[in-house]
Amino acid sequence: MIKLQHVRKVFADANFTALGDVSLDISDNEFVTVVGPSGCGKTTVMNILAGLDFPTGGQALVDGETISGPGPDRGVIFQQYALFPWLTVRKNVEFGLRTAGVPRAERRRTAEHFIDLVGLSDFADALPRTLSGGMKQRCAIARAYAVNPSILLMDEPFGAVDALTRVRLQEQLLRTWSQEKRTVVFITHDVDEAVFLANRVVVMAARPGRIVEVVDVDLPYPRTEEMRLSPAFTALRNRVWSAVYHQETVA
Ligand SMILES: Nc1ncnc2c1ncn2[C@@H]1O[C@H](COP(=O)(O)OP(=O)(O)OP(=O)(O)O)[C@@H](O)[C@H]1O
Repeated sequence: MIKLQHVRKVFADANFTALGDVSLDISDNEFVTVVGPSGCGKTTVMNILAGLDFPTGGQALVDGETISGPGPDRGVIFQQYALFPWLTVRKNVEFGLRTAGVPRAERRRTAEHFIDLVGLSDFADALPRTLSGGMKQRCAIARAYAVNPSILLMDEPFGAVDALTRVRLQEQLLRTWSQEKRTVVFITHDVDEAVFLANRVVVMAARPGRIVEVVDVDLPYPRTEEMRLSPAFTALRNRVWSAVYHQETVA
């Protein structure tokens, strides 16, 4: 379980309060998306969860322990693919297992499982430069999964791909998550994406960064394309959108 308790982040050099007072509990295997305007502190929250940055007030905990740095329990996937260009898909997915000292045969087996799960089996021996943006991001997801973290932290992972690929990646990610449940914290600018993926959508506002609304998405999984057109989905999207939009006009 992830627990943010009155988390505050002040960048002292800039005398800037990036996060005012953020409290949030995320249950195991929950899929939470975070939306909000640019500068509201989404990446700051992610960095704190990843252990790459630390709160200046309050506490960030995983399973009751204060986050003190990066750890194998948390896999991070960023917008930039961050694959090793000289390694094949298989070797990229195996990389974390190799550094963890997992024996070769087991490495192979695990990598194959996740490469298959993200639909890249036919490209296991391909180099990243020969893959499309969407395929690279699926490879990054397989690589994050392979080391078996209980939490996946995803910061705008589909921001750099075209709209159609993005929809496919969302479906692919949900398929993967349904088969291999993990706690997912997923940052996006895209309200549609936020609602389509999540159990809960967290809406943030800026100056200072804070949570203004948490919307429960009570639509069943698997989520389908038809669902995107349903009145229930539209109502949720409108609610999230107005929570994001109205703060902008007020500010
Ligand atoms: N190291 C830093 N020093 C000073 N200010 C910072 C630092 N890092 C971030 N900030 C500021 O904190 C605020 C929150 O930044 P953050 O990157 O978390 O926002 P965000 O919601 O992820 O934005 P975007 O959607 O544009 O990526 C911004 O106003 C940013 O300028």
